[in-house]
Amino acid sequence: MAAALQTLGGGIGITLHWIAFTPTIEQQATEEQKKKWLKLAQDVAIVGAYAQTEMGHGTFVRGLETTATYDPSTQEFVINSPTLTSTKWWPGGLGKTANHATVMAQLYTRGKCYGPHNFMVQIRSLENHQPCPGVTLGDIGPKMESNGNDNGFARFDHVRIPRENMLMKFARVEADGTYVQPPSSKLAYSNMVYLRGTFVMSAAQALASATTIAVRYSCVRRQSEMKPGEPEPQILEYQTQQYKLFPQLAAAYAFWFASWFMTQQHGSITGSMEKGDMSGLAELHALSAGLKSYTTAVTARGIDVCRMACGGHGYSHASGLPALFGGAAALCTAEGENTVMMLQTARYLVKCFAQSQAGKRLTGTVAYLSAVQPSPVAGNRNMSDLGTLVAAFQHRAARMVRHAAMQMQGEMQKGKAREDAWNSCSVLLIKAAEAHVHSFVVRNFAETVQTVEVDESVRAVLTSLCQLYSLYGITEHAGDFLKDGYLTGRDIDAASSHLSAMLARVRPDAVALVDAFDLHDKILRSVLGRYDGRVYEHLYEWAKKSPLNKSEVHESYYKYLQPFLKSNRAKL
Ligand SMILES: CC/C=C\C/C=C\C/C=C\C/C=C\CCCCC(=O)SCCNC(=O)CCNC(=O)[C@H](O)C(C)(C)COP(=O)(O)OP(=O)(O)OC[C@H]1O[C@@H](n2cnc3c(N)ncnc32)[C@H](O)[C@@H]1OP(=O)(O)O
Ligand SMILES: Cc1cc2nc3c(=O)[nH]c(=O)nc-3n(C[C@H](O)[C@H](O)[C@H](O)COP(=O)(O)OP(=O)(O)OC[C@H]3O[C@@H](n4cnc5c(N)ncnc54)[C@H](O)[C@@H]3O)c2cc1C
Repeated sequence: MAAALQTLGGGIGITLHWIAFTPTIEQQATEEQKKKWLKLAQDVAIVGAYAQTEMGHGTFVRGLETTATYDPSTQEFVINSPTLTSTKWWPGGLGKTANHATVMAQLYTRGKCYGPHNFMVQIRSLENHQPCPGVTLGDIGPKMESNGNDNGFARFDHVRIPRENMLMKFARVEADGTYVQPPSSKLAYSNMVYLRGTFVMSAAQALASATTIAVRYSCVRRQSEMKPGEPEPQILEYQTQQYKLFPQLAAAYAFWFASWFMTQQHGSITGSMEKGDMSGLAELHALSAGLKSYTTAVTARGIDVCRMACGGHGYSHASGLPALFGGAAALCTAEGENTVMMLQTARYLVKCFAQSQAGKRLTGTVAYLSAVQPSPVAGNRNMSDLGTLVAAFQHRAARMVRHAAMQMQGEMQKGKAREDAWNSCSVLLIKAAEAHVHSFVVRNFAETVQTVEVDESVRAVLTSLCQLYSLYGITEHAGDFLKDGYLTGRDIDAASSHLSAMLARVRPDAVALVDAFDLHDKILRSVLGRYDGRVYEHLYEWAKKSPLNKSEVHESYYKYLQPFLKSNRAKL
């Protein structure tokens, strides 16, 4: 049903109904409100959008301009778009599909603003789907990709909703207009934390799709001569092709395992929060923000590497790779723009570093910050040992976090305000946060391959993949590891040669490793990545279906080319 709706007419989409609107009801509505809306949403008796972003604000949620003003005389909220820039802009499904929306608006009661809160607003008639009175709706126009989804705009002209339409699990407004504080003002943002966590799996699946397509195609495609007179080899025999694809394949597995951890953490911490224990919220926010930012950025770049590795056919929509890239690019912006999200992780790391400096023992994903010794112990390290590789990534991250935090402290000691010191160190902070997330992904990958219940032969392959992922990271960021002498030039050379060995070791299992993602052709939607490998016949069939081939001579010949040719020939 959802898939049909997704493609029906190519102009509507209910993705956000499932991944944002419905989870917002689950996470932010009271039990009473769930009785009213949750089953309707789950049965698609209503279709919803998550309307938070506005034309003028996306990142800065506290700067949103839509207002929800409480009227105690009627016990209603008045939802209003006071300015052009307050127009809700981007929400998926808002343009033409949704008939309800959770609207994030600045809550005003008794003349005071209490910040952004979520409100349930019906936006279209359930009878004829016309916009409700006071509501103006539309689609925001074509985008880079995902044009099957009607990302829309909405304006509200003093639209009245019952008090009970404020999602009141955490904060409340009583009938007389009294505002009741939530345990944390950030609980209104809880669904964003949830959604960012799901993006880690979206990234893993996207990179798994791209590597499946590129690896399979690289076994079908034969090109050039490796040795004069010999048959053209599969392009996957070229080390450069392996160097392009296998680190992406390893990253897909790494992110898949990271998403397992993210899901487990989200469940456990939100479970504690349900019992009133908010202590894990900060770590959950920092982890979800950092992992979302890191995995989506690496995935978008990795998909484009896969696209380029497939030559011209990779650039064709027949490959499925341009659409994958467009989707992954969206993940870098949606649900918290990547830079801003990584800065949130940096903010948490700076706080934890200060606590560690004050003698607090750190736990969770930042525990290593207090364990890692500042002075490196150089020496010939065993660059094929996973423990050595994990320790190297943790040392790098700890050094970079310490450096960024000390740099910031130095700026403040020179008299800069904290905010100015933060801004002038934010590039260092971003790099430190990226190194932190990278070290988490490596550690989690290593721990997973060592503990996951698989046949020992499978564990051996996964271990090679984890080594490949780690060695690729070290060689790609060698300067970070060399900077304080923790790794030597000899270590980096050893890492490079071991990486080459890993490329050769993974090659025989490459197809099995992508087949293991078990992505059906209907999901891959790629002529190049077909399970049966019959690329060329299907590429020809695909091209013949191009709309341009409906007529032998296209109408544009008669309209433009023929007169143009004629006039040019007349001048000869
Ligand atoms: C091929 C790919 C496959 C699939 C994709 C296919 C197609 C792609 C198409 C579409 C993609 C799919 C779906 C799209 C869904 C997108 C939906 C949306 O985009 S919804 C809108 C999302 N918007 C955001 O995420 C907004 C981001 N901004 C924020 O979250 C906040 O404004 C901020 C940046 C965090 C800043 O908030 P604030 O100013 O209030 O906070 P401070 O920075 O001052 O920090 C204060 C304090 O609060 C803590 N904190 C902040 N946020 C949270 C939180 N969420 N939870 C817990 N704590 C939080 C912060 O750590 C600080 O704590 P302190 O240090 O003071 O202790
Ligand atoms: C495909 C897609 C689907 C979407 N779906 C939805 C949806 O369903 N519902 C919804 O509400 N929204 C949705 N959005 C909107 C999305 O959440 C916002 O685009 C996103 O939050 C970024 O905000 P922005 O667009 O205002 O960019 P801005 O915040 O204006 O960012 C622009 C640039 O400014 C930089 N910047 C901003 N603040 C800072 C800072 N503090 N420090 C350093 N740099 C900063 C950013 O890093 C970025 O480079 C969607 C967006 C896309 C692309």
